[in-house]
Amino acid sequence: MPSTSYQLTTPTLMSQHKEIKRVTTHQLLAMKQRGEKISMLTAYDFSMAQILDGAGIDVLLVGDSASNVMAGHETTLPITLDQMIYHAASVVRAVGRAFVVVDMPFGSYQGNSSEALRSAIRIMKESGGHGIKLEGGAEVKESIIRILTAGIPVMGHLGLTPQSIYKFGTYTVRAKEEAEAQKLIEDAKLLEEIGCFALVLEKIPSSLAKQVAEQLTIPVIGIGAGPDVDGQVLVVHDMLGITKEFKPRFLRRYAELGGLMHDAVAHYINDVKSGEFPTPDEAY
Ligand SMILES: Nc1nc(=O)c2c([nH]1)NC[C@@H]1CN(c3ccc(C(=O)N[C@@H](CCC(=O)O)C(=O)O)cc3)CN21
Ligand SMILES: CC(C)C(=O)C(=O)O
Ligand SMILES: [Mg+2]
Repeated sequence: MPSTSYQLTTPTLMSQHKEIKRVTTHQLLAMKQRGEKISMLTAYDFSMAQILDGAGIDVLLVGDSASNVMAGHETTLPITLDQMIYHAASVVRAVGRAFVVVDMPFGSYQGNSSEALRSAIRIMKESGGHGIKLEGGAEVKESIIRILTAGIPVMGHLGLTPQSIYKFGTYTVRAKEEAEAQKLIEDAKLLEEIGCFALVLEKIPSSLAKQVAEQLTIPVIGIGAGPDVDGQVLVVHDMLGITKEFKPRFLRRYAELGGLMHDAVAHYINDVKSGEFPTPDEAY
């Protein structure tokens, strides 16, 4: 493992004489080893990423959930590679400390491993992200190997994999049956073996997630996978209370920003209509 002196520092923060080290895959592994939980949230734009990075988030995921949250699509399937790169580049420009992972969108890696590598390289080159995430286990083994061979860190994603929603038909909890649980454990071991630096487990029983986290050396990040994993991830608009209808059991809302934003905007509208905004102090 490299010593900490190899770790990157960020020019903007250095110029303020505060050398803040960027989170690395090695640090994430070390966090698991010493039992320090990893915090991860999604981000899709500059302003939000600046706030999350400033608060000290360890990992930012430019999730393909941007398809739902940013674009209003029903599923994650429509978002394109170009659109993911646009979101990712915006996030990267805001970040000084967090490790930025970019979701590979549906259709950008499933075809064959050459296409997968090409897509991953575009993400790294055009967005400046630090790693990629893609959904699936044994099915995408060759693609992951090609991407890793190019020196690109890969995060796996098992359990509820939203890009294959039409194969399952529902967003219900995954791997409740023994056969599916066994396949998930095997896939998780495979992902570690081929060299993924971490793994997301989405909406599976806590007991299964615990088993996987115990059996793997790499960090396991849960969403709806219970407390016995190495870190947690949520969609930031969900935990801030901005998304309206998304209320699965695993979601904790840390604020009700949607309501606050509604009230602020209603107040503004009222002031504009009544002429109370702007005052002479707010004019030239
Ligand atoms: N806003 C948002 N948050 C997310 O966490 C998220 C997205 N979008 N888009 C992509 C995927 C889809 N994810 C999902 C989608 C649905 C449930 C879910 O539990 N849905 C229902 C239950 C459905 C069922 O049981 O059949 C729910 O209780 O809300 C969980 C994760 C997670 N991701
Ligand atoms: C829910 C997380 C893990 C994700 O993949 C996304 O936001 O796209
Ligand atoms: Mg995703």
